[in-house]
Amino acid sequence: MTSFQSTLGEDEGIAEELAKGQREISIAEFFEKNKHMLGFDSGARGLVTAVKEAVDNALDATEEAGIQPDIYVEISEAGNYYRLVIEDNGPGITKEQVPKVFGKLLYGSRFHAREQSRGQQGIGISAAVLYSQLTSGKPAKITSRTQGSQDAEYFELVIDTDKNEPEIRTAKTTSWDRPHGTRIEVEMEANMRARQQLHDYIQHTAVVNPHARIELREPGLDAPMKFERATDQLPRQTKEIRPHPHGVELGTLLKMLNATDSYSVSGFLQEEFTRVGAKTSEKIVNSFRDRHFGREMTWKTPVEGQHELVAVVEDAVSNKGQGPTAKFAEELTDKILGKDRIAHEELVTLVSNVAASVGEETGTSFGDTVQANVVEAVWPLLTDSREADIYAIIDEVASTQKDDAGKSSMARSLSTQFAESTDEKDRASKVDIEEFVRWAAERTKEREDETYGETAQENIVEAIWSRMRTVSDDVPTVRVISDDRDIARDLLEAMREADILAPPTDCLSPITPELVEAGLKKEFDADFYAAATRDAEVHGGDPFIVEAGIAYGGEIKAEGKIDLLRFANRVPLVYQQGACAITQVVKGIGWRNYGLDQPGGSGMPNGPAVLMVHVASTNVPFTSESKDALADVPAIRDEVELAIREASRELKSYLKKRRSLQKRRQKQDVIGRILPQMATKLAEVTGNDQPNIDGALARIMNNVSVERVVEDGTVTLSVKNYSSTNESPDITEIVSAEPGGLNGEAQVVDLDGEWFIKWNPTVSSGETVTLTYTVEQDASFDINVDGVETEKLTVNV
Ligand SMILES: Nc1ncnc2c1ncn2[C@@H]1O[C@H](COP(=O)(O)OP(=O)(O)OP(=O)(O)O)[C@@H](O)[C@H]1O
Repeated sequence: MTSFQSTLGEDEGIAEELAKGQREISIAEFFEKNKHMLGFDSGARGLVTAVKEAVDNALDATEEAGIQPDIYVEISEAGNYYRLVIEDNGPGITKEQVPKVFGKLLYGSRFHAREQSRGQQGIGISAAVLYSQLTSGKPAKITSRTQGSQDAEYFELVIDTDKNEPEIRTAKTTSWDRPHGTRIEVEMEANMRARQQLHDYIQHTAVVNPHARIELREPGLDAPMKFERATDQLPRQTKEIRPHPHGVELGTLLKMLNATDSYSVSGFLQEEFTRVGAKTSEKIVNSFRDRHFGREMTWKTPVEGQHELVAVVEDAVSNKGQGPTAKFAEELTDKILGKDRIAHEELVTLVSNVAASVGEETGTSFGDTVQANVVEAVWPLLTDSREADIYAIIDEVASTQKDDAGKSSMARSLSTQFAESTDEKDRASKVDIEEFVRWAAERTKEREDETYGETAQENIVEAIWSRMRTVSDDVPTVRVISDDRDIARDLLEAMREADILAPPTDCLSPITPELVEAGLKKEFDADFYAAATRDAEVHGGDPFIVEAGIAYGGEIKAEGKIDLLRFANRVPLVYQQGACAITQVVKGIGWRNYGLDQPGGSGMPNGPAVLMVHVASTNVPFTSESKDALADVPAIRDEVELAIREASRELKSYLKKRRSLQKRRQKQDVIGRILPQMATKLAEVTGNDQPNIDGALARIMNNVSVERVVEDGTVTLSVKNYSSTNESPDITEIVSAEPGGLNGEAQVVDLDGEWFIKWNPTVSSGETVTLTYTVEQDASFDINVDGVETEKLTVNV
């Protein structure tokens, strides 16, 4: 004992002294200290978080009720505080529930539900209420009207921070012009420094919830920001699923074992988990059996041991008469030697079967005691050559470089382990076998200086384990397992190890690529959009889907980094971009391959692009309760990368094409400038007339050229295709006089004294198509050609 310890022991008052400082911590104190964890670390941020919590709830509630969300957010100055009002047209909250929802932390409907929803913990809105009451001292004012009811219920309440219970200040029935919905009003100490984040949150919410209408009013806005819906389609209704065996932790498993009505493990597994039917449950139960009881080793039966075996059996059977005993011994010996390998339990079964059949035949009873004696006498004989048996197994799996002495040493050590460390039935768990092999390898290194490394050891473990048999003992019941963490751990390991179908995905509701594009188009005026939705995958038993979308060019700002919009279950993640796994993935992609500028070849790329990534899951792994950043889960990271790459591949081909058209335009500009100069020069030098350069540009550039010639009232349009592919230009000629004598398949429309003639000829590569018509009087012409990119078109009219 050190002198310090002895001093402690002598002073009787220390524990009491410490106890004086120990007391229950109230919710308010906890919240004060951990505000940052819930996203209320400053006045600026607190306002954004409160809006976010209320809007997320409003979206969850409306969607769940199949209502198209109509959400109103208003921030106004109220003396020293800011007043925040959020209204939704959701199903409302019943009179009984309102106080708990807003006046009790950790009260919610979603914590235990395995279903995609924005809310998860039942903290969000009550934390906003608590923040408001701690900073302004004012109660939260809640109005809620449920669908079908005449009146609304109005409450003013605060949270009793010692008890974590609502304290109702006012409760009354009132009228409200909304037919149903919820209105929340809170006042808090705040400022508008995070205005940009607030706007981002609302705008990005509109991007991924194109079915919602949202309106924001705040003091800095001249006019309210209104986000109209882009679709009437509500997100797919999700279904709740039971937990997946790969996803539960030991604590949860113990709770489930305590709560279930099932008696057997098999019933429990099939009843309480998704994707477990009779077959899967049998697989899990067998693997649980292997862990709990161990397997029994099968040993090679002797090739020539018939006489000895018969003699031993006869010896073990007493007082049954010579005839029946001999018959019993012979039959049993035949059955044993008929097998290649045998385990203890199989021997017991053989003895029992032979006792029954020979007993019946000879009218002699070979009872339990005789059977037990026989098993006891025969088993040592069957395990007599363990060493040779194990040698053969090692010889089969060890590499050819291993020498004989090493293999013999391994076999010797392992057979000793079986003889000394297992019970009389040669039962051992896989962990035991690993330990046996590790020990044997150590001894072999010492004795023979031969190394059996990790792989060699694993191969031997597998070879032995595959020769061992699962026993038929009954596994413990649910009741027994629920009281014993060690047994429960065996079951959990068996569940995790089993091959089980991935969980169903109807608990998820991805946005879909069409609506990701629609959402981006609605909010960003760009030249190009692409989106991708991946198939569902699983992380820790929870299914998830990743989607990515990209908008490029147009009005998107070209300077600086691209904009990354991160979403989890349709909620924008506004803070902690740097700490988010999504950001890390984006930075790790080589964007130059996709046509974006990326200084140094890594990090956030530059350019006029908005990249959005949405992760939907029944359990989104966040880095903290404030739900700002995704934790780094490898399965999710991989899918995020694949989704981004899928959407960006389209960007790559778009940019490639755009670049080649740009180059073409530059080249065309240069040639267009040089050609007439060359023609003039040529004429000067040769003294001839200037050569005709009409059509030369189109020829050089491999363009489609359209020329118009008017002669004696006949108009001829020559469409020449110098490109290497067939082209089908849409040609519209607008003429101020009525046309006649049209050739080709033309459509004519008369619009107030202007005639629109439309052709859509197909012109093969290298060919010319001639379109003609007549006009009887002087006319003016105008032409419009579509269906061929501008850069590949020369119009000479
Ligand atoms: N506007 C609303 N309309 C209808 N029900 C609501 C509304 N707001 C909250 N609720 C109900 O109150 C519960 C508690 O909401 P709260 O914001 O505290 O937690 P949550 O949304 O479940 O989880 P989180 O803490 O992750 O936000 C919700 O689960 C929901 O059942």
